[in-house]
Amino acid sequence: MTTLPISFEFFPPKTAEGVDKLMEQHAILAACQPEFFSITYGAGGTTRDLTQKLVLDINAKGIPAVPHLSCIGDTHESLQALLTTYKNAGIDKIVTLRGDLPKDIDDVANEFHYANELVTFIRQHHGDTFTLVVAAYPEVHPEAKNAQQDLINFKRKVEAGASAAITQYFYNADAYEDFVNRCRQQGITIPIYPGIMPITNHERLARFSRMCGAEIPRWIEKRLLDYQNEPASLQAFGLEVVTKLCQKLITLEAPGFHFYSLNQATPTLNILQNLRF
Ligand SMILES: NC(=O)C1=CN([C@@H]2O[C@H](COP(=O)(O)OP(=O)(O)OC[C@H]3O[C@@H](n4cnc5c(N)ncnc54)[C@H](O)[C@@H]3O)[C@@H](O)[C@H]2O)C=CC1
Ligand SMILES: Nc1nc(=O)c2c([nH]1)NC[C@@H]1CN(c3ccc(C(=O)N[C@@H](CCC(=O)O)C(=O)O)cc3)CN21
Repeated sequence: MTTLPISFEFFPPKTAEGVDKLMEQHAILAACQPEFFSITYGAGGTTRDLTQKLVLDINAKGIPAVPHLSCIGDTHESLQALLTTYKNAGIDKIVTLRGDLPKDIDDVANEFHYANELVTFIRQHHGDTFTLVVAAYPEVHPEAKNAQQDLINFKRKVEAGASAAITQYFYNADAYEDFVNRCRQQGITIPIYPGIMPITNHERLARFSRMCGAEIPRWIEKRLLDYQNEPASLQAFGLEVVTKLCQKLITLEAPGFHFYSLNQATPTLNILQNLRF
């Protein structure tokens, strides 16, 4: 029986049917009693209204909802308005991000450049109202100059007032172990929750992983390719891989797990069942 804290991430669906389906998945996952549900936010505020609506609706159902806030392409003013709405709704935690760079960077406001500036901004204007969660990169952020600079940039966010971190997903527990060790050597003491991406669809995972710089180990990639026409076998293999990853992370004393659910309850539930949550 495992009792570590867990959380689940959703993204704002593009259609009304997607929203209905999301609320069904929410009801299923709520039975696991996570610490919170987080809702992503498109850079430049592309999902602003729907993110806000989902946060307030999900929060009203009982288990806390935690908004993501990406600062790239947003103005101080629009972020202030959102923060005030969240504060008034009793939201007490925010995932504080830079956001993925929009393709047409010239078209967007550039009042913020990096996530540490957003952490500083929220602490300046809202003191300790919010617990601030930031992103961490065990396999190094794709735009970082090098691993050491990326760690220094992570430390900037912690020194600006971040309370906890969630990692980019990874399939190699050694990367997490090494990253946490290097953080501790730098005097970074905040909890670092591994972000867990269930494996259910090879193309989608491969495309997203290229974009965000997450490595799919060659042997996993090769096995997934074998199951191109056998989704059930692919999912069984993916479940086994991710279950074992989580088991290793428990032995590494991970403080809990954040699941990138991709708005689907079953793949995450299967992992939790295997882990006897
Ligand atoms: N759950 C989610 O939605 C997650 C989203 N992401 C996405 O990953 C992307 C990056 O976001 P963050 O990690 O918040 O960005 P960040 O601002 O912490 O880092 C982005 C890049 O800039 C560098 N950097 C950071 N601060 C710097 C500074 N002061 N001076 C010079 N370079 C600096 C970093 O090394 C890194 O390469 C975003 O697209 C975010 O939305 C990442 C993980 C999880
Ligand atoms: N750089 C980065 N940006 C993010 O937004 C992000 C991360 N990393 N890492 C953690 C999670 C994972 N996220 C993800 C990962 C995959 C899809 C995805 O597969 N999207 C589908 C479209 C989904 C749909 O609209 O139905 C795709 O095909 O890209 C979405 C969000 C969001 N998060």
